[in-house]
Amino acid sequence: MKNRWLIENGTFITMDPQQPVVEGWLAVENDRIAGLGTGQAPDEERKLGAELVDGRGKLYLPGLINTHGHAAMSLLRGLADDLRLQDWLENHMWPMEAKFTGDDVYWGTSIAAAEMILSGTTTFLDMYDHMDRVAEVVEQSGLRAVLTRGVIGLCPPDVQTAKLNDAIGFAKSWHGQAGGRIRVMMSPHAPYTCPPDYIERIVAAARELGLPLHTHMSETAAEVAQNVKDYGVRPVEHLDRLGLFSGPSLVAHAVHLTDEEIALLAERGVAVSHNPVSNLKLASGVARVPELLKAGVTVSLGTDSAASNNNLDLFEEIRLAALLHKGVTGDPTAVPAPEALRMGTVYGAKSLGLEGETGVLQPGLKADLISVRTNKPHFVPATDYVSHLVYAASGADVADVWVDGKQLLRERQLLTLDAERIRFEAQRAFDRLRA
Ligand SMILES: N[C@@H](CCSC[C@H]1O[C@@H](n2cnc3c(=O)[nH]cnc32)[C@H](O)[C@@H]1O)C(=O)O
Ligand SMILES: [Zn+2]
Repeated sequence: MKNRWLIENGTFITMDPQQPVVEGWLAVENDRIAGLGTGQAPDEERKLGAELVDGRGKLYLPGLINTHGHAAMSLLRGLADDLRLQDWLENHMWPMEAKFTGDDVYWGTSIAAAEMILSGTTTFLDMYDHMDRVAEVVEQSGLRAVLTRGVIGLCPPDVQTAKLNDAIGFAKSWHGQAGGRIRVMMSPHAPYTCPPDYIERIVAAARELGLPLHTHMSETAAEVAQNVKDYGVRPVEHLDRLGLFSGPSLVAHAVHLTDEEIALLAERGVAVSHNPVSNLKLASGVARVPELLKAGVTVSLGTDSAASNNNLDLFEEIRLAALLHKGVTGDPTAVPAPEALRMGTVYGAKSLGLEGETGVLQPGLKADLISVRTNKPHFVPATDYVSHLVYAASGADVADVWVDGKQLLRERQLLTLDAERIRFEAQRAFDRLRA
């Protein structure tokens, strides 16, 4: 039987420049948007026997896209706050993560998945290990994901090889799985945790598998200085020389960039995942987002993990992306609201190689959408809903979520995940790790 449903009397923020706001209807057939139009749905649509959804009092928009994170680290939320990146990583995160079992990753990722669905994210990128357990959560939750086994190369050669083989094996087993909802990338964790020859091997493997590359880059000033000391060049030139940018790639953070580096990223078509909350919390700095956008770089948004955020609400990243760059540049026109919303949707899709699949409400694209309830004081007056979504809304306003035409959240009830069980198991996993 075909999966058919039809939203009537809705307000659709499409992110499609041809028709940005549609007051009307949206039809879904199986996993895709089959039609979208103003006013009443045509009789042919209604005759198809679709399940009807009353869209009154709700705004519909493409599901949000989180382009950088480490879901399982939700288990470490609030464990080590108010520290600098290197101290936080080396003395707090890595010792705890060394104890993570596959089950810990499963429950940590499950709690993250529940949080993401409840705050309107439909696609997320996850860089971690025990990735088969992350993929399991993606299968069960119904989310769309780009998964990547991040590798840290500060280890003996045989361990490096084992990690790379794990990443290759994961890619071979999971790329295109979960009904096509899982895509895979290859990830050297960062230029400061992977020796150059190891990065080259990871790049070669990515090329052979035809997969994009992802990495952390130029997150802190200290990282850039260390890179210059160790390799004689800044991280962008370093990674460029190692071939990382000679195919599709997405870098997280990119906080400390020169004009020349911005030009090079634009020229190579490197996408950037901007993580404003994480960068503020770890005092890493503020990325030069207005300049990146002006240069034509695709800039999307990521939460990073709940251990440096400390939530996974992408509405916060959208709002902060719109506010932060005004504050630091003294220019109130920097990153206007519609651009911030594009960063959280359509540019997210582009960053992940999912352009033309998701990130926009348009017939033919995947039915990945969310609704936001507007019968609340902070959505009055009913004027510019893009402004309200960016400057006034939060993830708690999300009512419904669909991915691939399948409903994951209905009136804030999770349909695919057992929230109570997950909370219990995630807490138990944390208690055991801390013991
Ligand atoms: N455990 C794997 C690497 C996992 S990749 C994910 C890693 O990214 C780390 N991480 C999380 N947030 C950040 C960040 O903001 N910058 C750099 N690394 C981070 C996280 O602690 C985790 O170790 C190995 O040994 O090869
Ligand atoms: Zn990260």
